Amino acid sequence: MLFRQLFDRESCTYTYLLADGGEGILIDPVKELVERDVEVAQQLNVKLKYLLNTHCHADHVTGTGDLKKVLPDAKSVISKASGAKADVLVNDGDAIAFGSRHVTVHATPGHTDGCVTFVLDDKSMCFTGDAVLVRGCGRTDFQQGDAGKLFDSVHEKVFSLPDETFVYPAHDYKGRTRSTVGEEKKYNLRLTKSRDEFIDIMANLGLPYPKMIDVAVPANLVCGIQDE
Ligand SMILES: N[C@@H](CCC(=O)N[C@@H](CSS)C(=O)NCC(=O)O)C(=O)O
Ligand SMILES: [Fe+2]
Repeated sequence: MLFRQLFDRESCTYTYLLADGGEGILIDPVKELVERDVEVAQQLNVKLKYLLNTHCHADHVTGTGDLKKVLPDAKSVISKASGAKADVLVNDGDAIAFGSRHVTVHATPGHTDGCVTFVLDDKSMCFTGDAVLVRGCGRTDFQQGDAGKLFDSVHEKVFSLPDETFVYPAHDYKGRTRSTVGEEKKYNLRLTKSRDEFIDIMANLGLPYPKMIDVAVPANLVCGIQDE
C-alpha cells in the first residue's frame, strides 16, 4: 500500500494519501493545498476515489469541494452525524474501499458530534482527526463539544485498538507526526486521567478560538464550496 503524510504549515493540518492498485483516498485535504494534493496523486499514478473528512473542521476549509472540481469522479465523504453535505455520508461501521484495501468508520464524537476515526483494514493505522492528537486531544468548547463524550469515544473506539496501531492525527502544533495507541494510553496528557479529571481539564484549557472558525465551519458544512 502507498502512504504519504502531507502537512499544511498555516493550520498545522495533516492530509493523508492512501492508495492501492492505483486507487486512492485522501483524508482531510486543505483548500489552499488542492494543487499540491492533485500533483502528488498524479505523480504517484493514483486515481483519487474518495476525499474523506474526519469532521467539520473549525480552523481551515476542507479541500474536498475544490478537489471534486478537478477530479469529477472523486466523491466527498463525511459522517452523517456532522450535518454537512457530501456525496457519501457515512455511519459507524461503514467501510470505504480503495484497490484491495479499505478503512472502517469508527464514530468518535466529543470534539464535534460528527467526528470519526478511520481505521485501516489490518488495524496498522488509524486516522483520529481531532479526537486524539499526539499527547493531547481536540478541544470541546465549541461545535457540540462534550468532554465526557470524547473521553468515552476514545476509550471505547481508539484505545481498544492494538497498542501497535499507529495514530495519525489531523493536527500537530509541535512538529510530531504520529504516535501509537500504546503510547497514547501511557503518555497522553489528558486522556490518561480519570473521566472526571479529564472533564475538568477540558473545561479549563483557555484556548483562543481558531482564527478561521467563522469562515471555516459554514464552508465545511457545504463541503468547502463557498460563493466565489
Ligand atoms: N490556533 C489555531 C487553532 C488551534 C486549535 O484550537 N486547534 C484545535 C483543533 S482545530 S478545531 C484543537 O482542538 N486544539 C486542541 C489543543 O489542545 O490545542 C487557529 O487559530 O487556527
Ligand atoms: Fe476540529
